[in-house]
Amino acid sequence: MVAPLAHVCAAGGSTVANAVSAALHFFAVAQCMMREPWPEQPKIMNESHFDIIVVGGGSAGSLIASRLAELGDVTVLLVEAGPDPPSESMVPAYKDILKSGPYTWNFTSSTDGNSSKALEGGVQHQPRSRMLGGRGSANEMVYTRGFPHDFHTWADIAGPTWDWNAVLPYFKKTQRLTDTTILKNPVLMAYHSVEGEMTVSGSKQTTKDVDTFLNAFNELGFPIVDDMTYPGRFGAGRFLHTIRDGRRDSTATAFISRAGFENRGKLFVLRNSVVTQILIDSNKTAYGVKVSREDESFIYYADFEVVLSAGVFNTPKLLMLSGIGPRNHLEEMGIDVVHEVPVGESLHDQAMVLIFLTADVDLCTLPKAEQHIEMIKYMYNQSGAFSSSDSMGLYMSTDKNSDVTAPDFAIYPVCTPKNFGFRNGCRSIINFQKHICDKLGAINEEKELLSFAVVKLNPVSKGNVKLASNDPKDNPSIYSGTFSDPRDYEGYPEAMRTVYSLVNTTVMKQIGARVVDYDLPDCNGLKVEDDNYFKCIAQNVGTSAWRAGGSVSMGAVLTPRLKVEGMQKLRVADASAMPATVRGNVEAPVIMIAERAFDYINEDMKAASYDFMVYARA
Ligand SMILES: Cc1cc2nc3c(=O)[nH]c(=O)nc-3n(C[C@H](O)[C@H](O)[C@H](O)COP(=O)(O)OP(=O)(O)OC[C@H]3O[C@@H](n4cnc5c(N)ncnc54)[C@H](O)[C@@H]3O)c2cc1C
Repeated sequence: MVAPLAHVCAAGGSTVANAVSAALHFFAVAQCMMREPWPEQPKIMNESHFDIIVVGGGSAGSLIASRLAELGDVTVLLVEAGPDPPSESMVPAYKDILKSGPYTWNFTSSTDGNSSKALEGGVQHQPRSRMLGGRGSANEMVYTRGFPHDFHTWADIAGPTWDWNAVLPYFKKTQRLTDTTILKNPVLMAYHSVEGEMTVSGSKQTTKDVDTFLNAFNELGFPIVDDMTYPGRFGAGRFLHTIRDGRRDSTATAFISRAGFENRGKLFVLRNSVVTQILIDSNKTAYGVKVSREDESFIYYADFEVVLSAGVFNTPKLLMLSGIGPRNHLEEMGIDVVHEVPVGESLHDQAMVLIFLTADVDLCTLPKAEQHIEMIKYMYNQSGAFSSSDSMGLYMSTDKNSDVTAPDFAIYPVCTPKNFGFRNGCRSIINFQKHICDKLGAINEEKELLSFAVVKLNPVSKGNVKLASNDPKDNPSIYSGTFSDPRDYEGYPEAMRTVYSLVNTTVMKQIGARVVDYDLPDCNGLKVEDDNYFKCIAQNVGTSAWRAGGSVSMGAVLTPRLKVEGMQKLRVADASAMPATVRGNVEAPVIMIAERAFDYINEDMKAASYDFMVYARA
């Protein structure tokens, strides 16, 4: 795999003579190897017609547009606001670096002053990607689906087509599993597939930190499981990841670059182009989009329908900018009301509460000193520590009923090597107040930091997404709703106590692990480890676990076939459509929604005996 790409890229540097420039050449070639064969930026004339326009080339949009193009007859325009992903997004070990900066929308969300008080201004950071592949080009690649229980709830809200047995084939459709342990186990394999386009791989090697965490959880009585997606048993284990041959896999790599454009003659992938409005006629029928590119404005027509896949915050924003949303709010923003529906009103997210431990003995797999050599290994043949992710977690239940079939909490440990510059990420990603980052940063200069994110998987709090103004350039105003329903504190004391108990396990005692005290004024008077103490910590440091969904949800705004209720030729397929949270990460459920959306569009085209436009590529 390496040789042909290296060959293609080497052309510019073959006269290199001395050792230094040979080394530079090596890195240039390696850098080139990481490049994906993204399609050319198409030149599309103003007022061009397409059968279908998909807005947003993220986890959902890239898949939908590509599947439609596979049909052969459909002319599809995929409009993405951002550029192609940078090479570094392909490197699994760099999963954390694109949480801020030019490839993100830099969304922030507010709270009601009740929670997240240890964050600067109470503001939560909500990094969402602005590039082909969307957040799938920069997320942590953890592959989970949620539990059957979650989809029973979806079915209660959106109908039986969203129940577990009905959605499982759609999860499997995209998946190409390569994990050897699961492949050998027929019980686990009943839930997996090896035939899809996106690679889902297991952890390649055991690592000191993950082994230690697994042993510690096991000592506390939690079982170790081989497959964290298996709905029949939960406990502690390594996650599956969307990694293929040492590189990130995403719907953009699997469906746009790797699919090859010889089979995608009628798919046009337009980047660096922002949709600013959906065009709607007097019969409430969508017929195209307005696009802004390099300060010019374009209109493109969709003869069959417009599909919105702009993500959980931008999809509701675009609907509202186009006059679809809550009447009072639209009027307040000076926008003519086209259709009144509760867009933006049922946002759900999960809260994470971080607990930090430090230790006397180093545990992290990749100490800073070894990183350079690992980087060279990676650039040479995409092997070594940079080529995989060893993230793991614990699913647990705080419900003591013996018939519990799904977890209600997760704990995600991460090891930060000594002197890793924790202070910067603490400010730019988590947005903790300066004094907290100074304290944690000072510890990290001397020692490793072991962080444990404690996440309630089935919260009931709701937030909302509104417009900040009627200017498409402004980010939406996001209220996360963290702990707005006090029932969401339930279970936190027990789950947090589990992390505190880790320091008493044999393996953690051996490294001298201890909890770092946040020293929060609100909690200092409370008895450490009492329920109220833990709730106080959760209230102060709780922030988004980056699992938002439901801002344009089925049941509230969308039909079970993902169409905007009361509108024609307008569909939504992305995280916004999720009617309730799932117990785990959300990209696989979003991709499942996208697979379903494709089927619905295809069925609707057939039912309408739709005459495809005849498009001749110039
Ligand atoms: C920090 C972080 C880590 C995560 N880690 C994981 C993980 O490990 N595993 C997991 O399963 N999930 C993870 N997630 C969640 C998951 O990646 C997202 O939920 C999922 O990618 C959302 O897919 P989407 O299609 O709804 O939106 P996105 O992938 O965000 O795609 C939306 C796309 O639309 C584009 N767009 C927006 N507005 C416009 C417009 N007006 N015009 C044109 N284009 C537009 C955007 O640029 C973007 O490319 C993580 C999320 C975050 C924030």
